[in-house]
Amino acid sequence: MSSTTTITPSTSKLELRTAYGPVFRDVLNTPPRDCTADEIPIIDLSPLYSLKIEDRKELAKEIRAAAVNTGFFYIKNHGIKEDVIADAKKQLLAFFKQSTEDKMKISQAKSKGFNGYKGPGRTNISPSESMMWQYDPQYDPDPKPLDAIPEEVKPWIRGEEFVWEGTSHLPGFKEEVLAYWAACLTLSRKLVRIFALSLDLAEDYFDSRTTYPGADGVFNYYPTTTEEQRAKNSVGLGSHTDLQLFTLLWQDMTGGLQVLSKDGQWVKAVPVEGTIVVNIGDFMMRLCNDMYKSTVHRVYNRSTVERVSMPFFFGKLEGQSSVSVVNQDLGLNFNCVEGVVPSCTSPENPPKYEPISCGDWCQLRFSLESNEMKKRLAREAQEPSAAIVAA
Ligand SMILES: O=C(O)CCC(=O)C(=O)O
Ligand SMILES: [Fe+2]
Repeated sequence: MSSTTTITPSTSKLELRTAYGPVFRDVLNTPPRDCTADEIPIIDLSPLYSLKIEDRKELAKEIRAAAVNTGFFYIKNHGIKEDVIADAKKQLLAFFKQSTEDKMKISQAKSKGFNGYKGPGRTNISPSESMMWQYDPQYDPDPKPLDAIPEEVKPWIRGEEFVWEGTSHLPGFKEEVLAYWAACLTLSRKLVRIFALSLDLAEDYFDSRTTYPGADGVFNYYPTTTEEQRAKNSVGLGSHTDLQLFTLLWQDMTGGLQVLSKDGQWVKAVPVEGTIVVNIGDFMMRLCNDMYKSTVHRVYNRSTVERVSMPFFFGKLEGQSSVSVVNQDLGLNFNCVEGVVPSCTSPENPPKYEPISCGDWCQLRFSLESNEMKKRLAREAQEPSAAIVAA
């Protein structure tokens, strides 16, 4: 006679904040492992620049497979020049190596939105430091007459000059940071066309919707960790999903980025020289009725050296959420910008989401974060945006 014992691996429950309140995920308590090439594939982006539509459609297929699977992939041959990246990284370090007083010249407290510098522990999820600058049409690499910006778009434009004024003492800062940002924006506008193809939409589907896009540049700085922090198992950036269409994430070679796999295990998105990580954001997931995955990720900086990363969040913020248009081709009523896209719905798979603008969407989540922050501060809690609530 034989008996079998099934050992069920232990799990913890992770609470994640979303625009609609907390959601819970089971996470295996096994140690993080390296990702496999299937989970986070390296996609060669050269066909992005091909004049042949067949090449671009082939690329779209690869991207679709990755977006449906883990929602994370690396891109190589992406077209952003290495010296543009190196200059941006040099400026990132020049900024964070300043005194606190100098960094506070562009404190986020001065911003009407989320521009500027945020010191360690200033949000729910991040003991790292960061600096952010948002879309401003005057720096758009696809130039547009500034006096022709539609009135309804103006309130969504969030770039603020104090970020550049308060860093003007750093030689080349504004030029080199914006050169990197502009390269990310140009790449994103090309990539979003491939995303359109990948969703069986016309290649130009998103074009008119990304004239004045959400295009947030961020510098993250993770200082070296101390023995004590490592002993306390404290993280660099707590578990979260990104909000917008997709993120281009340049990370240095230190490592620490981890992604929650489909089977609920943390896997390491190991740095690959010459690549940028792309991950799907919540708004993209929503647009395609959950077909593409906005995946939970975090940064564990267990290293004795500092780590830096430069994410670029690409979405769209044109404030047209109340304008409903008729799609002539499909005879469907849908919101031109923010409804679930028509190719991702069918009678068996009706839209799960109401139309909303990406700006409103982000606002929902940010206000929730900020309310939570107040509550948390009141409780003097130290938890990140996602917390283990039961083991
Ligand atoms: O630093 C990283 O690698 C990830 C940063 C990130 O996930 C974020 O800023 O949303
Ligand atoms: Fe992120």
